[in-house]
Amino acid sequence: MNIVQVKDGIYAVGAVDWNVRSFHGYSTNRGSSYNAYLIMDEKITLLDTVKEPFSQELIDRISEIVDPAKIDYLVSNHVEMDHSGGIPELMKVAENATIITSSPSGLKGLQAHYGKNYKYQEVKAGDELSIGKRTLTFVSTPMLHWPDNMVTYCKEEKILFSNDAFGQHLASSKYFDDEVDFEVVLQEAIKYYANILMLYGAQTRKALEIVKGLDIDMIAPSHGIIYRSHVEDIIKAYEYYSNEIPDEKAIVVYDSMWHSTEKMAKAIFEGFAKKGIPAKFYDLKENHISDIMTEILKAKYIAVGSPTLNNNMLPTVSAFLTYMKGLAPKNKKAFAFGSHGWGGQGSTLVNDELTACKFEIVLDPIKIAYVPTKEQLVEIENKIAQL
Ligand SMILES: Cc1cc2nc3c(=O)[nH]c(=O)nc-3n(C[C@H](O)[C@H](O)[C@H](O)COP(=O)(O)O)c2cc1C
Repeated sequence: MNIVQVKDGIYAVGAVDWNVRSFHGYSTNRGSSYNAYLIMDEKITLLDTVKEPFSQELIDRISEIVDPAKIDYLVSNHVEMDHSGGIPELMKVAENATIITSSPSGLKGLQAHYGKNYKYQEVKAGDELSIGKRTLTFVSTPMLHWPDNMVTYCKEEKILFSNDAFGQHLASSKYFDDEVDFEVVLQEAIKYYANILMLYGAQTRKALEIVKGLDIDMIAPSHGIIYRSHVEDIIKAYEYYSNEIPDEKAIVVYDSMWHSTEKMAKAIFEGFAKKGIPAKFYDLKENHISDIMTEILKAKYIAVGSPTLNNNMLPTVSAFLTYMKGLAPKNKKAFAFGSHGWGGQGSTLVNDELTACKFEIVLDPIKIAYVPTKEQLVEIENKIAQL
Protein backbone atom coordinates (compact mmCIF):
# COMPACT_ATOMS: atom_id res chain seq x y z
CA MET A 1 0.00 0.00 0.00
CA ASN A 2 1.34 3.40 -0.95
CA ILE A 3 1.30 5.60 2.16
CA VAL A 4 1.99 9.28 1.64
CA GLN A 5 3.68 11.46 4.26
CA VAL A 6 2.08 14.87 4.30
CA LYS A 7 4.85 16.17 6.55
CA ASP A 8 7.40 14.31 8.69
CA GLY A 9 5.42 11.93 10.87
CA ILE A 10 2.04 12.94 9.44
CA TYR A 11 0.44 10.47 7.05
CA ALA A 12 -2.54 10.51 4.68
CA VAL A 13 -4.43 7.32 5.58
CA GLY A 14 -7.85 7.96 4.05
CA ALA A 15 -9.35 6.51 0.87
CA VAL A 16 -10.01 7.58 -2.71
CA ASP A 17 -13.52 6.93 -4.04
CA TRP A 18 -12.94 6.78 -7.80
CA ASN A 19 -16.47 5.75 -8.75
CA VAL A 20 -18.81 7.94 -6.72
CA ARG A 21 -20.89 9.99 -9.17
CA SER A 22 -23.61 11.33 -6.88
CA PHE A 23 -23.04 12.75 -3.43
CA HIS A 24 -26.43 13.33 -1.81
CA GLY A 25 -27.64 14.61 -5.17
CA TYR A 26 -24.52 16.61 -6.08
CA SER A 27 -22.91 15.25 -9.27
CA THR A 28 -19.34 14.17 -8.57
CA ASN A 29 -18.05 13.57 -12.08
CA ARG A 30 -14.45 13.39 -10.91
CA GLY A 31 -15.06 11.07 -7.93
CA SER A 32 -13.99 12.05 -4.43
CA SER A 33 -11.83 11.11 -1.48
CA TYR A 34 -12.29 10.82 2.26
CA ASN A 35 -9.07 12.11 3.73
CA ALA A 36 -7.91 11.08 7.18
CA TYR A 37 -4.55 12.01 8.69
CA LEU A 38 -2.46 10.09 11.20
CA ILE A 39 -0.02 12.03 13.41
CA MET A 40 2.74 9.94 14.99
CA ASP A 41 3.63 11.71 18.22
CA GLU A 42 3.77 10.79 21.91
CA LYS A 43 0.01 10.58 21.69
CA ILE A 44 -0.86 8.95 18.36
CA THR A 45 -3.68 10.92 16.82
CA LEU A 46 -6.00 10.27 13.89
CA LEU A 47 -7.88 13.17 12.33
CA ASP A 48 -11.25 12.04 10.94
CA THR A 49 -12.10 8.69 9.37
CA VAL A 50 -13.71 7.69 6.04
CA LYS A 51 -17.07 6.72 4.57
CA GLU A 52 -18.14 3.37 6.05
CA PRO A 53 -17.37 1.07 3.05
CA PHE A 54 -13.75 2.29 3.14
CA SER A 55 -13.22 1.49 6.85
CA GLN A 56 -10.97 -1.52 6.23
CA GLU A 57 -8.84 0.47 3.80
CA LEU A 58 -8.32 3.09 6.52
CA ILE A 59 -7.40 0.41 9.08
CA ASP A 60 -5.01 -1.27 6.62
CA ARG A 61 -3.24 2.00 5.91
CA ILE A 62 -2.90 2.82 9.59
CA SER A 63 -1.65 -0.73 10.29
CA GLU A 64 1.24 -0.25 7.85
CA ILE A 65 2.46 2.57 10.13
CA VAL A 66 1.38 1.54 13.61
CA ASP A 67 -0.81 -0.93 15.45
CA PRO A 68 -4.24 0.85 15.56
CA ALA A 69 -4.58 -0.28 19.19
CA LYS A 70 -1.93 2.34 19.97
CA ILE A 71 -4.06 5.26 18.74
CA ASP A 72 -4.68 7.64 21.66
CA TYR A 73 -6.97 10.21 20.05
CA LEU A 74 -9.41 10.27 17.17
CA VAL A 75 -10.35 13.84 16.34
CA SER A 76 -13.77 14.04 14.69
CA ASN A 77 -13.96 17.42 13.02
CA HIS A 78 -17.41 16.71 11.58
CA VAL A 79 -20.15 14.20 12.34
CA GLU A 80 -21.34 13.64 8.75
CA MET A 81 -20.94 10.00 7.73
CA ASP A 82 -18.42 10.55 4.93
CA HIS A 83 -15.93 11.43 7.72
CA SER A 84 -17.28 9.52 10.72
CA GLY A 85 -18.60 6.36 9.01
CA GLY A 86 -15.34 4.54 9.76
CA ILE A 87 -15.64 5.08 13.54
CA PRO A 88 -17.40 1.78 14.44
CA GLU A 89 -14.89 -0.44 12.59
CA LEU A 90 -11.92 1.63 13.68
CA MET A 91 -12.95 1.62 17.35
CA LYS A 92 -13.03 -2.19 17.29
CA VAL A 93 -9.25 -2.14 16.77
CA ALA A 94 -8.42 1.24 18.34
CA GLU A 95 -10.06 0.38 21.60
CA ASN A 96 -7.91 2.75 23.65
CA ALA A 97 -8.76 5.81 21.60
CA THR A 98 -10.62 8.80 23.00
CA ILE A 99 -12.84 10.54 20.46
CA ILE A 100 -12.36 14.30 20.48
CA THR A 101 -15.44 16.18 19.27
CA SER A 102 -16.97 19.65 19.46
CA SER A 103 -19.19 20.59 22.37
CA PRO A 104 -22.13 20.19 22.41
CA SER A 105 -23.18 19.46 18.78
CA GLY A 106 -20.35 17.08 17.89
CA LEU A 107 -20.98 14.88 20.93
CA LYS A 108 -24.74 14.89 20.38
CA GLY A 109 -24.33 14.03 16.69
CA LEU A 110 -21.77 11.25 17.19
CA GLN A 111 -23.81 9.65 19.96
CA ALA A 112 -26.94 9.78 17.77
CA HIS A 113 -25.02 7.93 15.03
CA TYR A 114 -22.78 5.55 16.98
CA GLY A 115 -24.07 5.33 20.55
CA LYS A 116 -22.64 6.31 23.91
CA ASN A 117 -20.21 3.47 24.52
CA TYR A 118 -17.01 5.15 23.32
CA LYS A 119 -14.74 7.41 25.35
CA TYR A 120 -15.63 10.91 24.21
CA GLN A 121 -13.92 14.19 25.09
CA GLU A 122 -15.67 17.42 24.19
CA VAL A 123 -13.69 20.48 23.11
CA LYS A 124 -14.68 24.11 22.65
CA ALA A 125 -13.40 26.86 20.35
CA GLY A 126 -9.76 27.66 21.15
CA ASP A 127 -9.13 24.57 23.30
CA GLU A 128 -5.66 23.08 22.91
CA LEU A 129 -4.56 19.45 23.14
CA SER A 130 -0.88 18.62 23.54
CA ILE A 131 0.01 15.37 21.79
CA GLY A 132 3.76 15.55 22.47
CA LYS A 133 5.93 17.69 20.23
CA ARG A 134 2.78 19.07 18.68
CA THR A 135 -0.26 20.96 19.88
CA LEU A 136 -3.70 20.76 18.29
CA THR A 137 -5.95 23.79 18.51
CA PHE A 138 -9.64 23.39 17.79
CA VAL A 139 -11.28 26.16 15.82
CA SER A 140 -15.04 26.14 15.82
CA THR A 141 -16.69 26.65 12.40
CA PRO A 142 -20.39 26.16 13.21
CA MET A 143 -22.72 25.74 10.22
CA LEU A 144 -19.86 25.16 7.83
CA HIS A 145 -21.88 23.18 7.09
CA TRP A 146 -23.36 21.43 10.17
CA PRO A 147 -23.61 22.82 13.73
CA ASP A 148 -20.81 20.54 14.95
CA ASN A 149 -18.16 21.53 12.41
CA MET A 150 -14.70 22.42 13.60
CA VAL A 151 -11.25 22.55 12.04
CA THR A 152 -7.99 21.56 13.73
CA TYR A 153 -4.82 23.64 13.58
CA CYS A 154 -1.31 22.43 14.41
CA LYS A 155 0.91 25.45 15.05
CA GLU A 156 4.22 23.56 15.14
CA GLU A 157 3.55 22.15 11.66
CA LYS A 158 1.57 25.17 10.36
CA ILE A 159 -1.12 22.79 9.08
CA LEU A 160 -4.82 23.45 9.07
CA PHE A 161 -6.87 20.25 8.96
CA SER A 162 -9.84 22.01 7.43
CA ASN A 163 -12.34 19.14 7.06
CA ASP A 164 -14.99 20.12 4.47
CA ALA A 165 -13.77 23.73 4.09
CA PHE A 166 -11.59 24.16 0.98
CA GLY A 167 -12.41 20.56 -0.01
CA GLN A 168 -13.10 19.28 -3.50
CA HIS A 169 -14.81 16.16 -4.79
CA LEU A 170 -11.83 15.01 -6.79
CA ALA A 171 -10.31 11.54 -6.95
CA SER A 172 -6.60 11.57 -7.64
CA SER A 173 -3.56 9.35 -7.24
CA LYS A 174 -1.61 12.53 -6.45
CA TYR A 175 -2.03 14.28 -3.13
CA PHE A 176 -0.73 17.83 -3.50
CA ASP A 177 -1.84 20.93 -5.40
CA ASP A 178 1.50 21.27 -7.22
CA GLU A 179 1.30 17.71 -8.58
CA VAL A 180 -2.02 18.17 -10.42
CA ASP A 181 -3.71 20.77 -12.63
CA PHE A 182 -4.58 23.48 -10.10
CA GLU A 183 -7.32 24.87 -12.38
CA VAL A 184 -9.21 21.58 -11.96
CA VAL A 185 -8.73 21.71 -8.17
CA LEU A 186 -10.09 25.25 -8.15
CA GLN A 187 -13.09 24.34 -10.34
CA GLU A 188 -14.02 21.51 -7.99
CA ALA A 189 -13.43 23.64 -4.87
CA ILE A 190 -15.80 26.28 -6.29
CA LYS A 191 -18.41 23.67 -7.16
CA TYR A 192 -18.09 22.36 -3.61
CA TYR A 193 -18.50 25.84 -2.14
CA ALA A 194 -21.53 26.56 -4.35
CA ASN A 195 -23.35 23.33 -3.54
CA ILE A 196 -22.45 22.81 0.11
CA LEU A 197 -21.49 26.15 1.61
CA MET A 198 -23.26 28.86 -0.44
CA LEU A 199 -26.03 29.03 2.13
CA TYR A 200 -23.46 29.88 4.79
CA GLY A 201 -21.64 32.86 3.26
CA ALA A 202 -21.68 34.88 6.49
CA GLN A 203 -20.23 31.97 8.48
CA THR A 204 -17.62 31.40 5.77
CA ARG A 205 -16.48 35.01 5.92
CA LYS A 206 -16.19 34.78 9.71
CA ALA A 207 -14.17 31.56 9.48
CA LEU A 208 -11.89 33.13 6.83
CA GLU A 209 -11.03 35.95 9.22
CA ILE A 210 -9.89 33.37 11.80
CA VAL A 211 -7.99 31.34 9.19
CA LYS A 212 -6.20 34.45 7.93
CA GLY A 213 -4.92 35.05 11.47
CA LEU A 214 -3.18 31.65 11.54
CA ASP A 215 0.31 30.95 10.26
CA ILE A 216 -0.46 28.28 7.65
CA ASP A 217 1.74 26.64 5.07
CA MET A 218 -0.53 23.67 4.39
CA ILE A 219 -4.30 23.15 4.27
CA ALA A 220 -5.29 19.51 4.49
CA PRO A 221 -9.01 19.15 3.72
CA SER A 222 -11.08 16.03 4.13
CA HIS A 223 -11.95 15.79 0.43
CA GLY A 224 -9.57 16.03 -2.50
CA ILE A 225 -6.17 17.61 -2.88
CA ILE A 226 -3.94 19.10 -0.13
CA TYR A 227 -2.85 22.72 -0.60
CA ARG A 228 0.83 23.52 -0.01
CA SER A 229 1.75 25.72 -3.02
CA HIS A 230 -1.62 27.47 -3.43
CA VAL A 231 -2.66 28.18 0.17
CA GLU A 232 -3.10 31.89 -0.53
CA ASP A 233 -4.89 31.22 -3.83
CA ILE A 234 -7.56 29.03 -2.27
CA ILE A 235 -8.12 31.48 0.61
CA LYS A 236 -8.48 34.32 -1.93
CA ALA A 237 -10.87 32.22 -4.02
CA TYR A 238 -13.00 31.56 -0.94
CA GLU A 239 -13.01 35.29 -0.15
CA TYR A 240 -14.17 36.09 -3.68
CA TYR A 241 -16.84 33.38 -3.87
CA SER A 242 -18.24 34.01 -0.39
CA ASN A 243 -18.44 37.82 -0.67
CA GLU A 244 -21.92 37.63 -2.28
CA ILE A 245 -21.12 40.48 -4.67
CA PRO A 246 -22.40 39.38 -8.09
CA ASP A 247 -20.45 39.67 -11.33
CA GLU A 248 -22.03 41.14 -14.47
CA LYS A 249 -23.21 37.76 -15.67
CA ALA A 250 -26.55 36.15 -16.51
CA ILE A 251 -27.79 32.57 -16.33
CA VAL A 252 -30.71 31.36 -18.45
CA VAL A 253 -32.17 28.06 -17.18
CA TYR A 254 -35.16 26.30 -18.72
CA ASP A 255 -36.83 23.11 -19.82
CA SER A 256 -39.14 22.75 -22.78
CA MET A 257 -41.34 20.01 -24.24
CA TRP A 258 -41.79 21.31 -27.81
CA HIS A 259 -39.07 24.00 -27.99
CA SER A 260 -41.27 27.10 -27.59
CA THR A 261 -39.87 27.96 -24.15
CA GLU A 262 -36.45 27.13 -25.56
CA LYS A 263 -36.95 29.72 -28.34
CA MET A 264 -37.83 32.26 -25.66
CA ALA A 265 -34.71 31.28 -23.70
CA LYS A 266 -32.58 31.92 -26.80
CA ALA A 267 -34.16 35.35 -27.30
CA ILE A 268 -33.41 36.16 -23.64
CA PHE A 269 -29.84 34.99 -24.08
CA GLU A 270 -29.51 37.26 -27.15
CA GLY A 271 -31.04 40.12 -25.21
CA PHE A 272 -28.35 39.82 -22.53
CA ALA A 273 -25.71 39.76 -25.29
CA LYS A 274 -27.19 42.99 -26.71
CA LYS A 275 -27.01 44.49 -23.24
CA GLY A 276 -23.34 43.51 -23.06
CA ILE A 277 -23.83 40.96 -20.30
CA PRO A 278 -22.24 37.55 -20.81
CA ALA A 279 -24.83 34.85 -20.34
CA LYS A 280 -24.83 31.08 -20.01
CA PHE A 281 -27.62 28.88 -21.24
CA TYR A 282 -28.77 25.64 -19.54
CA ASP A 283 -31.40 23.12 -20.64
CA LEU A 284 -32.37 21.24 -17.48
CA LYS A 285 -32.72 18.00 -19.44
CA GLU A 286 -29.02 18.10 -20.26
CA ASN A 287 -27.38 19.80 -17.27
CA HIS A 288 -27.09 18.78 -13.65
CA ILE A 289 -28.50 21.24 -11.14
CA SER A 290 -25.28 21.13 -9.11
CA ASP A 291 -23.29 22.32 -12.15
CA ILE A 292 -25.79 25.12 -12.74
CA MET A 293 -25.51 26.23 -9.09
CA THR A 294 -21.76 26.67 -9.54
CA GLU A 295 -22.51 29.23 -12.26
CA ILE A 296 -25.30 30.90 -10.30
CA LEU A 297 -22.98 31.62 -7.37
CA LYS A 298 -21.56 34.81 -8.93
CA ALA A 299 -24.31 35.64 -11.48
CA LYS A 300 -26.27 38.88 -11.22
CA TYR A 301 -29.26 37.81 -13.35
CA ILE A 302 -31.18 34.53 -13.30
CA ALA A 303 -33.90 33.86 -15.88
CA VAL A 304 -35.90 30.67 -15.35
CA GLY A 305 -38.29 29.26 -17.94
CA SER A 306 -40.94 26.56 -17.92
CA PRO A 307 -43.87 25.71 -20.17
CA THR A 308 -47.16 24.80 -18.53
CA LEU A 309 -47.79 21.11 -18.00
CA ASN A 310 -51.09 20.12 -16.40
CA ASN A 311 -51.55 23.53 -14.75
CA ASN A 312 -48.02 23.39 -13.39
CA MET A 313 -44.37 23.97 -14.20
CA LEU A 314 -42.22 21.07 -15.42
CA PRO A 315 -40.87 18.84 -12.63
CA THR A 316 -37.26 19.46 -13.73
CA VAL A 317 -37.75 23.20 -13.23
CA SER A 318 -39.45 22.63 -9.90
CA ALA A 319 -36.52 20.46 -8.71
CA PHE A 320 -34.04 23.10 -9.78
CA LEU A 321 -35.96 25.88 -8.00
CA THR A 322 -36.26 23.81 -4.80
CA TYR A 323 -32.52 23.16 -4.83
CA MET A 324 -31.70 26.81 -5.51
CA LYS A 325 -34.08 28.06 -2.81
CA GLY A 326 -32.32 25.83 -0.27
CA LEU A 327 -28.88 27.17 -1.15
CA ALA A 328 -30.26 30.74 -0.93
CA PRO A 329 -28.08 32.68 -3.39
CA LYS A 330 -27.86 36.36 -2.41
CA ASN A 331 -28.16 39.62 -4.36
CA LYS A 332 -29.78 38.26 -7.52
CA LYS A 333 -32.10 39.86 -10.07
CA ALA A 334 -34.51 37.38 -11.59
CA PHE A 335 -37.51 36.80 -13.81
CA ALA A 336 -39.61 33.94 -15.14
CA PHE A 337 -40.70 33.05 -18.65
CA GLY A 338 -42.51 30.29 -20.49
CA SER A 339 -44.80 29.14 -23.21
CA HIS A 340 -48.26 27.75 -22.47
CA GLY A 341 -51.46 26.67 -24.22
CA TRP A 342 -54.51 27.93 -22.42
CA GLY A 343 -53.69 28.56 -18.75
CA GLY A 344 -50.09 29.70 -18.40
CA GLN A 345 -49.57 28.77 -14.73
CA GLY A 346 -46.05 27.42 -15.40
CA SER A 347 -44.23 30.75 -15.54
CA THR A 348 -46.46 32.23 -12.80
CA LEU A 349 -45.40 29.43 -10.46
CA VAL A 350 -41.75 29.94 -11.42
CA ASN A 351 -42.17 33.62 -10.60
CA ASP A 352 -43.60 32.70 -7.19
CA GLU A 353 -40.60 30.52 -6.44
CA LEU A 354 -38.13 33.20 -7.53
CA THR A 355 -39.93 35.60 -5.19
CA ALA A 356 -39.65 33.00 -2.40
CA CYS A 357 -35.89 32.91 -3.10
CA LYS A 358 -35.92 36.61 -2.06
CA PHE A 359 -34.58 37.68 -5.46
CA GLU A 360 -35.34 41.11 -6.88
CA ILE A 361 -37.95 40.41 -9.58
CA VAL A 362 -37.02 42.71 -12.46
CA LEU A 363 -39.75 41.68 -14.94
CA ASP A 364 -43.23 40.23 -14.75
CA PRO A 365 -43.32 36.68 -16.14
CA ILE A 366 -42.84 36.69 -19.92
CA LYS A 367 -45.64 34.53 -21.33
CA ILE A 368 -46.32 33.36 -24.89
CA ALA A 369 -49.28 31.24 -25.96
CA TYR A 370 -47.97 28.24 -27.91
CA VAL A 371 -45.18 28.91 -30.46
CA PRO A 372 -43.58 32.38 -30.30
CA THR A 373 -43.52 34.37 -33.56
CA LYS A 374 -40.37 36.04 -34.88
CA GLU A 375 -41.79 39.41 -33.84
CA GLN A 376 -42.50 38.19 -30.32
CA LEU A 377 -38.94 36.88 -30.02
CA VAL A 378 -37.49 40.22 -31.15
CA GLU A 379 -39.72 41.93 -28.60
CA ILE A 380 -38.38 39.66 -25.84
CA GLU A 381 -34.80 40.30 -26.95
CA ASN A 382 -35.31 44.07 -26.81
CA LYS A 383 -37.02 43.89 -23.43
CA ILE A 384 -33.99 42.13 -21.94
CA ALA A 385 -31.54 44.48 -23.65
CA GLN A 386 -33.33 47.38 -21.93
CA LEU A 387 -33.28 45.84 -18.46
C1 LIG B 1 -49.17 16.92 -21.64
C2 LIG B 1 -49.37 18.39 -21.81
C3 LIG B 1 -50.09 19.08 -20.86
C4 LIG B 1 -50.31 20.45 -21.01
N1 LIG B 1 -50.97 21.11 -20.02
C5 LIG B 1 -51.19 22.44 -20.16
C6 LIG B 1 -51.91 23.15 -19.17
O1 LIG B 1 -52.35 22.60 -18.18
N2 LIG B 1 -52.08 24.47 -19.33
C7 LIG B 1 -51.60 25.14 -20.42
O2 LIG B 1 -51.72 26.34 -20.50
N3 LIG B 1 -50.91 24.48 -21.38
C8 LIG B 1 -50.70 23.15 -21.27
N4 LIG B 1 -50.00 22.48 -22.25
C9 LIG B 1 -49.61 23.18 -23.45
C10 LIG B 1 -48.15 23.60 -23.45
O3 LIG B 1 -47.88 24.42 -22.35
C11 LIG B 1 -47.85 24.31 -24.75
O4 LIG B 1 -47.90 23.35 -25.79
C12 LIG B 1 -46.55 25.03 -24.77
O5 LIG B 1 -46.40 25.77 -25.97
C13 LIG B 1 -45.40 24.06 -24.65
O6 LIG B 1 -44.20 24.79 -24.54
P1 LIG B 1 -42.81 24.10 -24.87
O7 LIG B 1 -42.71 23.96 -26.34
O8 LIG B 1 -41.79 25.00 -24.31
O9 LIG B 1 -42.83 22.78 -24.20
C14 LIG B 1 -49.78 21.13 -22.13
C15 LIG B 1 -49.05 20.43 -23.06
C16 LIG B 1 -48.83 19.07 -22.92
C17 LIG B 1 -48.02 18.35 -23.95
